[in-house]
Amino acid sequence: MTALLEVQGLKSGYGRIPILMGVDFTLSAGEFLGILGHNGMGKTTLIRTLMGYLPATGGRIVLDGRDVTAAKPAAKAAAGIGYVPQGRQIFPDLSVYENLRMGQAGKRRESREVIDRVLTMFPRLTRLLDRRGGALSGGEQQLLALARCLCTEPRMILLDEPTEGIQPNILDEIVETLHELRRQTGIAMILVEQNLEFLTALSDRLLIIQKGVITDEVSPELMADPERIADFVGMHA
Ligand SMILES: Nc1ncnc2c1ncn2[C@@H]1O[C@H](COP(=O)(O)OP(=O)(O)OP(=O)(O)O)[C@@H](O)[C@H]1O
Repeated sequence: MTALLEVQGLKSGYGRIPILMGVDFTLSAGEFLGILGHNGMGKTTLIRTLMGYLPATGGRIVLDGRDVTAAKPAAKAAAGIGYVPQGRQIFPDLSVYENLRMGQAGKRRESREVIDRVLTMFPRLTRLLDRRGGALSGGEQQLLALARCLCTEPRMILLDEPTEGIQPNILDEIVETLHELRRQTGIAMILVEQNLEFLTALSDRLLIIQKGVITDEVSPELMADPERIADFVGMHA
């Protein structure tokens, strides 16, 4: 597989407080890469730095051979990086359909076809198109945030803690939807999480982040055995 995204020695932080201390990894085209870490280990900081909401203070982000380290979020989105933020950030007073239209807001012309095509993968949302975003359950909001991101027509997606505050039954549906998305589109994805089961269900590869650096890559044999990964990284699902 060819490298879609290369991250080399990436550093960032808040003011003078360094958080990412030099993160290195590669994402291949079509790959689902899981990044596992406890609270406060720098997962959201990594995603926000990759997307350009936080400036990198060192290192490089290379997309398809092009250095995009200093690109602003809108330029990253235009280059094909999709972002599903932690906490979803859907528009509570807009309907589900209007939220999806926001995913097309950066395009020159809005395309109903794109929204319709995305919706074929989200039967639950299709039944709720007129419902206010704020009236959806946490899991439905997560599906909406993912669908809205797909309406930007990304080549890869940054997914920040999608399982946070979500009921187990709809979590299974989110896992299924992501599997289906991969089958249908071959999109690449970086999933940052503290939910080990979710990550092992979806990831081709699993990296461990601790205190702002990638400390380990979990071998494929270990990936099949969540209990052993939990022992390995000192955390339990
Ligand atoms: N705006 C901020 N200003 C200063 N420090 C921050 C800010 N946001 C996060 N931090 C600190 O940066 C560190 C990494 O936070 P980050 O949100 O990236 O962690 P995380 O792994 O995503 O954890 P969580 O699961 O809690 O979101 C933490 O020590 C956190 O307190």
